[in-house]
Amino acid sequence: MRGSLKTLLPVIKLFWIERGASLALGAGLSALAMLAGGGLLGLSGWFITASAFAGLTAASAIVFDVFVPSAGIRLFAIGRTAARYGERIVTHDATLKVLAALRERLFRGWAEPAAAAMMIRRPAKLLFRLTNDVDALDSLYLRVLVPAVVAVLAAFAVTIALSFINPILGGLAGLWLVVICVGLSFVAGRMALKPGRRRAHAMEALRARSIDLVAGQTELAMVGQLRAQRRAVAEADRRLAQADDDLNRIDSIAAAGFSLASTLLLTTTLLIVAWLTKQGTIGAPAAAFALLVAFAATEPFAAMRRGTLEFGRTLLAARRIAPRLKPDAAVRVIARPDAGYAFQLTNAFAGYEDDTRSILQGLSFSLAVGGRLAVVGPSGVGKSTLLALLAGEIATADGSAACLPAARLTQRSELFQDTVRGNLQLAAPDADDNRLREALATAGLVHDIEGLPHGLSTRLGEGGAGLSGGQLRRLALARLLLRDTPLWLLDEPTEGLDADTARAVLERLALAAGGRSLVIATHIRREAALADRILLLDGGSIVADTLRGTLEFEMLLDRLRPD
Ligand SMILES: Nc1ncnc2c1ncn2[C@@H]1O[C@H](COP(=O)(O)OP(=O)(O)OP(=O)(O)O)[C@@H](O)[C@H]1O
Repeated sequence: MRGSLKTLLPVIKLFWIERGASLALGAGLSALAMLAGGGLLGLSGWFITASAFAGLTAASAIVFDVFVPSAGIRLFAIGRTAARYGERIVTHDATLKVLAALRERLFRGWAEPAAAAMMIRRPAKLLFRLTNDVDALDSLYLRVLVPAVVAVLAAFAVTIALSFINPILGGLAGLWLVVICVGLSFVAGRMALKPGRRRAHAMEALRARSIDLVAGQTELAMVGQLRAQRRAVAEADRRLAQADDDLNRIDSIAAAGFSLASTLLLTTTLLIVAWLTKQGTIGAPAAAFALLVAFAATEPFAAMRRGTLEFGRTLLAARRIAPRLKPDAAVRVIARPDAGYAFQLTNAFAGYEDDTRSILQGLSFSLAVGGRLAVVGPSGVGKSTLLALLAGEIATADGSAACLPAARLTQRSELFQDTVRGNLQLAAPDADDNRLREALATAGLVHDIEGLPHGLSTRLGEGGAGLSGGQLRRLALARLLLRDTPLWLLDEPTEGLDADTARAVLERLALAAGGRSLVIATHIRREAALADRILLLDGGSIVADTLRGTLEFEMLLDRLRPD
């Protein structure tokens, strides 16, 4: 229980900071609607019974005051409708605004290089979580917090109302509501924790596997795994159905429990008020009032049912989202280097989540502003990892790294289902078509794009479908060229291009770079030849650092893949 509270606290805190007043007002209006509903039922019962008795004799009919109770009934009826209407507007508006703020905060966090790198590795899973978890949190306020506040207030109000009739009856009813109804909610909530979590995981697996099945159909068919993938989808579906069954069973048990608790409360109240009436302690109208108040008393507790059933899912969502709400969780912004340097590494160790020290092992190196560096070495040695470190996507596990703001062209740049223009403007939202054409020309793509029927307005499919692999690579390069950062990090920028195109692109790239610093990770001679310094990595360390004009520089170039 304490663990659950600890998990929920950061989320509740954010809710409070964002829309505390509206959320409190919503809960207040909800409580008012409940009180007015109970009052309406009780007073109507009293009034109908009292007027029936008053009508028995002419004398009592004349003196019976119909105006005050009927005004009260009207007040409760209008009050209940108004409070219910206001509550719906206020609570839903506040919830949607809180969730929008939460979404914005999370998306901003995920857009930072370090987080984005993590997102790119597991996009489907993380995106499901981001959207579904945020949605799941709306039940925290609407279905857990508000009903809980209203239910506790209802218990309090019933105790007071019935105490006017008989203090023991009031006390018993209040105690019954708190112990039995709160207890039932608690037990149902606990029982639903595991199936709720299982349902969320199964739903995630079902979606991810279905997407893999659709997106990877050809590959799965080629390797004969189509049937296995279908089985995996069916298995996730079975787990989802099983979790749904479990939740439905708990829901039915909870519904039966609430119904029983309500009937027992009503029966006990009936017996007590019947006895009190027989004793002459209370009249029939008061008995009717008490019965109807008891009848209305369990309704707010039953409203908690849905929230308690979804509590497992809500808790899981909060657990996954809460760490990203901490101010320090978001962003590792890489430090800035000393003046005159594009980057500085001092005994830098870095790697990925599972082993943060394993890839780069104690690199010490600095590049002066305007320097052009090629990083070479066997496949898998950590060239791209070095670029990721400089781009601030991963952090040093030991030592230090400082770098100027950088734009990075990765080996697999993402292109979007948008126009060519839209894809380019991601890097420079205000760039006009002339500037976009300039970047395309530098990347050697302007003729290809102008040859398309809609030019810059041509829409690309998913992942840039509609252009060849080499064209996509150059489009990604053109997008990088639009980034006005002092350092460009290029990972095999002309891989996949024919030698002539590649050479022309590199020439224009060198010109477009101007005074910028460049770091190029490569296996290809023509790309490394752009640099005035070559760094050879092996075993996670620098094994050679050579300057243009030296024999070692030429020897390193000669070891690379010819054009
Ligand atoms: N996102 C990642 N998560 C975990 N490990 C990774 C990740 N990216 C790379 N690695 C691992 O880090 C090591 C270095 O990879 P990196 O991509 O930096 O090598 P590289 O020198 O650029 O290789 P290549 O020349 O083939 O592009 C590899 O063993 C790889 O498996």
